[in-house]
Amino acid sequence: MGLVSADPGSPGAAAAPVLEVDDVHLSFGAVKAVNGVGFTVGAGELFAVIGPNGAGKTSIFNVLSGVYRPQRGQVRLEGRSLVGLRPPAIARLGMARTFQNIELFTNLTVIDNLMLGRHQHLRYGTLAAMLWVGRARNEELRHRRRVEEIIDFLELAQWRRMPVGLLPYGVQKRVELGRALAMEPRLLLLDEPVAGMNLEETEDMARYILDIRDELGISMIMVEHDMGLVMDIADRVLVLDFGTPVAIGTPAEVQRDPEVIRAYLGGEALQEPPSDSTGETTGETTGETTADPAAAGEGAPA
Ligand SMILES: Nc1ncnc2c1ncn2[C@@H]1O[C@H](COP(=O)(O)OP(=O)(O)OP(=O)(O)O)[C@@H](O)[C@H]1O
Repeated sequence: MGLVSADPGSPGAAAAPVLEVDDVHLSFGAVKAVNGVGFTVGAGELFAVIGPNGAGKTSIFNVLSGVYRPQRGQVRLEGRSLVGLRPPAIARLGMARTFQNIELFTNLTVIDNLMLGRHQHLRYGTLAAMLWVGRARNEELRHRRRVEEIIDFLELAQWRRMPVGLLPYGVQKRVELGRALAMEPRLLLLDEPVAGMNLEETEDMARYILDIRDELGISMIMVEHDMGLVMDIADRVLVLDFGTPVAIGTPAEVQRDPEVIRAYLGGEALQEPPSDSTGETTGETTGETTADPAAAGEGAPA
């Protein structure tokens, strides 16, 4: 499968991290949505962020993708600072994202939605297409080949020419994942990838996420409320409570962390992954979280 050139490596390997988040603070007035969060995501790692409603998970995604500019802290993608960059610039640097509520063009076909994901790789516009027909056509063909590879990878072939709005919900979520893959990201943010899915759709999505990690070697951060899924497939998990990091480690480590049990579950143990778990863990724990109550100022769109 030749979708991306990234070396899959081993999840959470000692190589330079793809993403470094350091002591990030984001407040909305008196609400500290993100309060001293720090973590790294390794090459080919599947990293999960969990926490109760309002814990700050979406706010973190919005900081990473440039929707909000943090009042304090640093975010680096492959060593390059992202703070202050607008979302399209961050996307061009290699961060793609799916959304809690599917954001697709429902009247367009699967192919056309995926082609839109190729937009940032297009070098020739309409005028160029008229002036340099040959080159522009070659480029179009190259992008279509990429899109067809993704359609095969995500097993979307039977729906490829159908308007996305007519497709079952689980398939639409897969198309959105495909559009993010079409951007050839270095880091993929998955915002509740199985929200609203039935069991079969959830299992399918879990398999595609693992394939993206294992076959394409793309690093991912997943925010997800489905604890069974997180504990089954994530390499490491960051647990947030009221914007503050509570624990970070492998699923097994966070499940037995007394702070997590207290803060996140009010005393109940987290769900154990099934014994035939398909996920692998890194066996690595980091103590990267920081805490600083001194967040100041308003959270503002970047
Ligand atoms: N644009 C905003 N303006 C004001 N407050 C906000 C804004 N965005 C988030 N918040 C607040 O920040 C806190 C964290 O919210 P966030 O949506 O990041 O949590 P979450 O963990 O994603 O929650 P959920 O699981 O319900 O999606 C909440 O108290 C929320 O009300």
